[in-house]
Amino acid sequence: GHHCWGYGEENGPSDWYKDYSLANGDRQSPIDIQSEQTVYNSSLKPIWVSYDACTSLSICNNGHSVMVEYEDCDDKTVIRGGPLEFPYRLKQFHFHWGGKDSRGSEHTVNGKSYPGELHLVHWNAAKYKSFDEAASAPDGLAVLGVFLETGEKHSVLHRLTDALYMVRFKETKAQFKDFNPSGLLPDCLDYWTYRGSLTTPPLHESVTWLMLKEPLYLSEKQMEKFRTLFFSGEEEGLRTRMMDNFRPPQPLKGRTVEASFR
Ligand SMILES: COc1ccc(C[C@H]2SC(=O)NC2=O)c(OC)c1
Ligand SMILES: [Zn+2]
Repeated sequence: GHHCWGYGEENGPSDWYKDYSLANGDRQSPIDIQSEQTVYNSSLKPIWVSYDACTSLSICNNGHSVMVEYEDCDDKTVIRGGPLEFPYRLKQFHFHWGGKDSRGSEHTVNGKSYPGELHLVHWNAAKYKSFDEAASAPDGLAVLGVFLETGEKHSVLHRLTDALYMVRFKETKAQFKDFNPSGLLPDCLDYWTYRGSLTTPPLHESVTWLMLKEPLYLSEKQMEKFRTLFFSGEEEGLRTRMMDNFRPPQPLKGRTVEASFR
């Protein structure tokens, strides 16, 4: 629509409240996870990821992030367990990252930012007829978040970082088949969970967050490839590099963050 929210000086996170009143809501995301304040909940189940029959469709630059979209017409690609009462269907995954490694993640841990953050977005198809309907329902979405940390090259992620040249500009899309995102998950699925929101407009308070404690490690060269993308379209004169596409932590407002681990 005519909304032009973004991450710049004039349209960034501190301006979003003007068009999206939920920006100052009671369950906004991301948050700073203060590990000493989290509550270990022994009745939290393990996260169960069933992505083996997934059908990835395309990779696209939507002007805010780079996203891989999945076929979500049945329950072949779901996440279960954790605090979730239903299976949630994988819809897409995307990333947030910084202009340098000292920033980039949306969630922080004890005030520490990571160079980036992966979001695997799922919706409650057991209860809602469409993703759009689920996206504004209090138990509509579940986002599995994984911090990005620089280190060794990530071989599964390499197929994605090698495809980024095809989607450098806003509104570009390319075929991206047979990509199983379980290859992006760390071995340890210990997580923190809390009730939150979309981290971009419209900021719906519809997300059960599952943040993994263990990061995904990728090389500096792979990080740099994310920074070759553009927020702007190919036809636009001013080419603004896609980086720092993260919302800073929001007030906890009395929420409890639960931990699946001691
Ligand atoms: C209208 O529905 C929407 C709109 C935006 C996003 C993407 C946001 S939400 C997140 O966690 N990160 C992001 O960049 C979304 O994803 C569930 C769903
Ligand atoms: Zn996100």
